[in-house]
Amino acid sequence: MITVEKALEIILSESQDFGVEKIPFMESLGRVLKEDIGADRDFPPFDRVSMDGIAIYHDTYKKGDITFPIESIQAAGAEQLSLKSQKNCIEVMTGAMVPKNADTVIPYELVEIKDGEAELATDTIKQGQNIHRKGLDRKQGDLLIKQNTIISSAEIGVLATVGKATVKVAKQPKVMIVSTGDELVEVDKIPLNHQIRRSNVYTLVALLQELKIQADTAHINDDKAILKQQIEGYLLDYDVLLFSGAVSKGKFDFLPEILEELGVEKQFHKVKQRPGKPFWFGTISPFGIDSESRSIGRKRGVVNNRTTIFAFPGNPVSTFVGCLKYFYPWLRKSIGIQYVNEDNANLSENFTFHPALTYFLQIRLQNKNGKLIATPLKGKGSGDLANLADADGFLELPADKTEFMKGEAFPLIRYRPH
Ligand SMILES: Nc1nc2c(c(=O)[nH]1)N[C@H]1C(S)=C(S)[C@@H](COP(=O)(O)OP(=O)(O)OC[C@H]3O[C@@H](n4cnc5c(N)ncnc54)[C@H](O)[C@@H]3O)O[C@H]1N2
Ligand code: MOO
Ligand SMILES: [Mg+2]
Repeated sequence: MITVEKALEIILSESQDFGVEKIPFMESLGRVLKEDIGADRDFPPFDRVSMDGIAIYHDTYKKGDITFPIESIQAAGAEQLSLKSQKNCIEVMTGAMVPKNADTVIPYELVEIKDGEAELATDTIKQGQNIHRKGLDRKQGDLLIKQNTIISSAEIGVLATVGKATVKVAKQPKVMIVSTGDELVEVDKIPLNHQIRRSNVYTLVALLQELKIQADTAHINDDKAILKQQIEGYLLDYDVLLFSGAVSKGKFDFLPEILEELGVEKQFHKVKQRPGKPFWFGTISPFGIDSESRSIGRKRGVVNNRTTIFAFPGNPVSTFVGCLKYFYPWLRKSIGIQYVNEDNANLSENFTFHPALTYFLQIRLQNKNGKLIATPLKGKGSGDLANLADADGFLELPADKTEFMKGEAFPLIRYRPH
């Protein structure tokens, strides 16, 4: 059995580059940008009026004039007008170009307009006021968004303004999520006494949606021949297989032997952790299956000539934390996300855990004076998925300690938005 640290190290060493694709920018939210985005023109692109009012030539005011005949109106979206006489003014709207020969804007609130003339109702006017100068924010060619940024709503606006209707992003792997087990029925069915509804598949689908991956799903009963046949097909068709269940010691826990029979290279089975001890991880190289089959797989849309298999233990909490702790970092490294916010949180009370295993303790989070405080919400073991809805995340308590003291900080895996 290996440690959590070693398991993660092995998984990260198996990360893969899935390449780049071009997509409509409005589909890029949450994806990883794979090009630098530069300013296509100055920001703003012209001297921009920033208050509704009148535009004047400042020297005229300096010489003592306070009444300016109105020549015309400069609207936003209209071509630039020109002040014909230095003694006049032009009414100007926010977002319009500053008219030629004008250099100062006075808001309507500080002028009185009567009989086609604007009279100033202020004596503190600075040359250039209320003009947002061309190129003040950014110059043409400036770097606006760096490659490998995760695209947020803020970046969407910037992409729009520079005219990036399509944008290069990291391609996502093609993922199949498989649940196993005769006891599982569909969500819309009434389970018999000995049955439960399947939930892990949907948890995993949702966790992957948060990473902007639309995974396919399948359910297979505990029948070794069928399992083997189905999985063989999936190995050809997918970059990643995520399993939940059938990896422990039971009479129907067929997955580890099937995967090995199919030529998948086991990287490890069992990790010193709770929950999720029987976690199985493996990869299949291009030569695991004959190359003709692999090229068929590629034609069907597989990105890489290789499949990575995460087989999480079936108990719902094991599957959930396994995906967050192992699949998430693997995916992030694969698609080039450089910055991950690794929070710590402080225990609100003493906690004891005896086995020499890393313990993923469910906790509820509170922010007290800028410090994250984690209150244990242990639950009734890895089958207790209802507890996940009460908790906010997990504290990762190291395997080499038994007593965890109030106030001590430990790494946090959170699953609710900050
Ligand atoms: N003799 C031993 N027994 C068990 C061990 C062990 O080391 N020795 N490990 C225990 C631990 S820890 C875990 S975790 C589970 C792992 O079980 P499997 O991966 O083999 O999963 P299953 O047997 O298929 O199911 C376990 C449990 O989870 C429920 N389950 C499975 N899939 C789903 C799903 N999609 N949605 C909801 N619930 C699911 C299933 O009904 C079982 O109750 O093994 C322990 N046993
Ligand atoms: O390792 Mo298991 O997930 O505790 O029941
Ligand atoms: Mg089992």
